[in-house]
Amino acid sequence: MPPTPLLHRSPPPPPCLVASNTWLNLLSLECPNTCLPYSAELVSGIPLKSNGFRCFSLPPLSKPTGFGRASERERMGSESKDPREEVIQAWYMDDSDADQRLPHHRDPQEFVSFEKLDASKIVALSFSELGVLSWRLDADNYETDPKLKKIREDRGYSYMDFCEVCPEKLPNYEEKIKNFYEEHLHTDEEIRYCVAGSGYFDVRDRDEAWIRIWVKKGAMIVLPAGIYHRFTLDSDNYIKAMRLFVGDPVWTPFNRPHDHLPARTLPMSVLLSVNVDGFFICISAKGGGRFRGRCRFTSAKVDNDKENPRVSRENLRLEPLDDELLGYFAERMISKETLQRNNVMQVVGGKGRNTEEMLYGIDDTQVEGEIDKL
Ligand SMILES: CSCCC(=O)/C(O)=C/O
Ligand SMILES: [Fe+2]
Ligand code: NI
Repeated sequence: MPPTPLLHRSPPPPPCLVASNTWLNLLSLECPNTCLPYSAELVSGIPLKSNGFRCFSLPPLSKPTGFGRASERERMGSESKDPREEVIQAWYMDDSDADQRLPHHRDPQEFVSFEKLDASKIVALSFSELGVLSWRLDADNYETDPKLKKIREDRGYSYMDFCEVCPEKLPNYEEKIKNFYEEHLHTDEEIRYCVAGSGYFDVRDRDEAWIRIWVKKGAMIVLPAGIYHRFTLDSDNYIKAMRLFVGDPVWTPFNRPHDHLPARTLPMSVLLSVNVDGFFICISAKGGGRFRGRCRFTSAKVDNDKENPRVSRENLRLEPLDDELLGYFAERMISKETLQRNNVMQVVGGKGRNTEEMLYGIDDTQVEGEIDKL
């Protein structure tokens, strides 16, 4: 299908700026490294209003290494094995009704890379959308592990306890096992560190398929707030998991459907999307909508319709900027304090099939060109 013009006021759009509405709301922006003072409105179903485009020439970011499974590593040209591979594996599930504790591989097996799971780097070659973070830690020394300490400090995980899933240790074992396997979400991250045993965390992907994440001793995972998931023991029937939380823990599960919860809705956000090719465009968007396509180093104001939220945690994942991104902005004289004040966040997931990693801030920045403001 030919692209639909994004800008429909004069001056006319550059050939690089296009939007199409092939599937729901698709925004696709591509642009050379020029400065373009435009007003724009997207006419393809996203109520997107845009004022004052500015494009800047920026150098490309360095590419990350060490993603997930061998095929990804080969594609990335990296030789090193990801240490997580020994304790975390993820695959698409079959749809058989057999015992939930069985692996439920498809035939042929379809593994899921760490890249797809976490999307924690801004220059991943392909966009990943689940926002599931993972680490491999030293489970024999969790009390003194500096890596765990740093993760807890960086992410504010002040609370910690243990959940041992076996009939002897877990009160109301049968009922809990059943409840864990009901598809549900939480309004906060679910952070679990497997210090003994093993188990399966199943998460829904953007197309509603179940991805089974097998965690073994040493695996720590973070399921983002609002993601539909469930948990089951595997056939070894035992796990001891450290549970972490920011502040006082809330473990409430909201069984599906619970799509109206704020955890699945971003009421308003500023979007900054990073382009590996090195440019950014600033947009102010009103009305919400799913962002799809290649919005590279783009910023947008999204004023979501609260009755009918279309920007949700399901397709946008937020986390604080990592060191690589902080460095990126520092090189451009934008300090960490400025970024924090403007709630600039790193997106670790989303629905856009071709979307590069994005950054978001929330409830701020009404000016033309958020980077200008920063
Ligand atoms: C291994 S921790 C028990 C499972 C759990 O806490 C949970 O919330 C599953 O979704
Ligand atoms: Fe849960
Ligand atoms: Ni839970």
